[in-house]
Amino acid sequence: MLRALFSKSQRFKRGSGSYLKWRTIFSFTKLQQQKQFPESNDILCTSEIDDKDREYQELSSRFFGVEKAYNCYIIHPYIKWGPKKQILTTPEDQLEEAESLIRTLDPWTVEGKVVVPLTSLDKKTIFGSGNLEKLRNTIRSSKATAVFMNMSTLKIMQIEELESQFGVPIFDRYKIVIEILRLHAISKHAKLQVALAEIPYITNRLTQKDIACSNPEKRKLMLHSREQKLKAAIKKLRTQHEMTRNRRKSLEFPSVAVVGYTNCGKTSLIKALSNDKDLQPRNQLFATLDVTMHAGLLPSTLEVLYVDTVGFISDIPTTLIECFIATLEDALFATVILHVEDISSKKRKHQRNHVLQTLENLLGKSLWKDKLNKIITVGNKCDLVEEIDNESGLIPVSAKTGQGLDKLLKVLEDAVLKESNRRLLTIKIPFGGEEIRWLYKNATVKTEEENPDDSQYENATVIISEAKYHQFQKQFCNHR
Ligand SMILES: Nc1nc2c(ncn2[C@@H]2O[C@H](COP(=O)(O)OP(=O)(O)OP(=O)(O)O)[C@@H](O)[C@H]2O)c(=O)[nH]1
Ligand SMILES: [Mg+2]
Repeated sequence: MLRALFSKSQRFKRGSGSYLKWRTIFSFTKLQQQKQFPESNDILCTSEIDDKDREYQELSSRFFGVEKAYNCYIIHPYIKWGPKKQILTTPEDQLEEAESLIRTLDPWTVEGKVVVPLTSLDKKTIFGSGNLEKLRNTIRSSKATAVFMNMSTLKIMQIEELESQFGVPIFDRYKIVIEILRLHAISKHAKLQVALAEIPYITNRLTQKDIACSNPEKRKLMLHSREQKLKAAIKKLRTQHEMTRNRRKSLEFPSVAVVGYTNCGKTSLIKALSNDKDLQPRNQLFATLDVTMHAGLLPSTLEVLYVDTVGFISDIPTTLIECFIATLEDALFATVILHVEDISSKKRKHQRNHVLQTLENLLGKSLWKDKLNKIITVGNKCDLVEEIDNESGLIPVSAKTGQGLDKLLKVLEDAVLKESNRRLLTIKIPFGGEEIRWLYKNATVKTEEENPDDSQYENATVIISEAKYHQFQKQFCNHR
């Protein structure tokens, strides 16, 4: 598609052919150079912090590390009635998501799975005596080496009680998501964020025995000081991100942030729109943890930067989300936001609600209201559904087959032009004059064609910002 766009951009009749080609390639290189945020070397990396915190290393190895693969029995306890009952998803669908989380930790395996209806999740044993006995018998007679309770977080006393009942380690979503993030974190930034997310997990899981055995004040101090160091390093990175954002703004590159629930196809869609061969979509939850930039061309040859982001997931503690706020900041400052939904998923409404609610919480009500009209909703994976709902405002596409991408690009272009105060104009100018040189320097020249009524003139179709157009009018006053 990109090749098609390039050749379209070169379809002009005479004049500065090689100039346009050169300019497009030059700008594109500038865009590609911005692909990833630069990370300065003076920022503390996690391994430096770890070396200094040997005590932390010992502590953390007790809670994390996937060297040992577990064969998990998954239990999804759910509230069967009352205000806490989930209405946009079913327990079976949530169980399926829990299974995907475990499968993402390959070679971990799933021994068995069950949904258990309850009236409350606050009991020390979670389950009533009947359910508890049934589960105990099932798990103890199975080959399970761990139990994954599909709940956001468990209290330490609940973990201790269930471990004594089932005879295997007990994990919650917080623990499983951190393990996945540890595996997928590649950049310094992502590693720092995951390291920060580990601290509240560990703090809340220290047992009475732990506290009695060692000097609790010293441990508290060690965790606190590590937290401070990590926060300082992340803050430094955020400042760098801000500088990159401002530089991008000053270069006038519009950006399109691609957000959505994990595994909905954000990376695949960016790959299809930008034709960036380096991108690697994967059938895993939290495959993308770093914000990356990918240059693409809209149908009018306007250059944009697609921003890939970390996916959302429901039922994880806010401390875990907070660590990834920095990676989302760029998304929220983008010219346009593409919200990708997996329309083949039965949990689509639940996922949509979760994404929108989280964004609203991050931004606050008034800023969110402002952003709402910048959001374009895309229904990805339409190749997997037989009948597509005619839902207003939703553009069905398939990143896999390319279906719907042309329409999406058109909608995207209109939105980018509007939000970035640009215009698509055809201007009558003297052939070969100062005007065309000025336009090449200050705008995107899409085509040049001979004026049919006057061979002394040409019609240049350009994309130009409002401010530059005013400048042009002031300087030349010879336009149409
Ligand atoms: N059938 C089909 N599969 C798709 C489509 N788009 C993406 N996929 C598949 O969905 C899976 C997830 O794709 P990604 O692009 O990695 O999804 P993501 O939203 O970036 O995921 P995270 O980074 O983990 O949040 C991969 O196996 C893709 O091949 C599509 O349009 N149709
Ligand atoms: Mg991704």
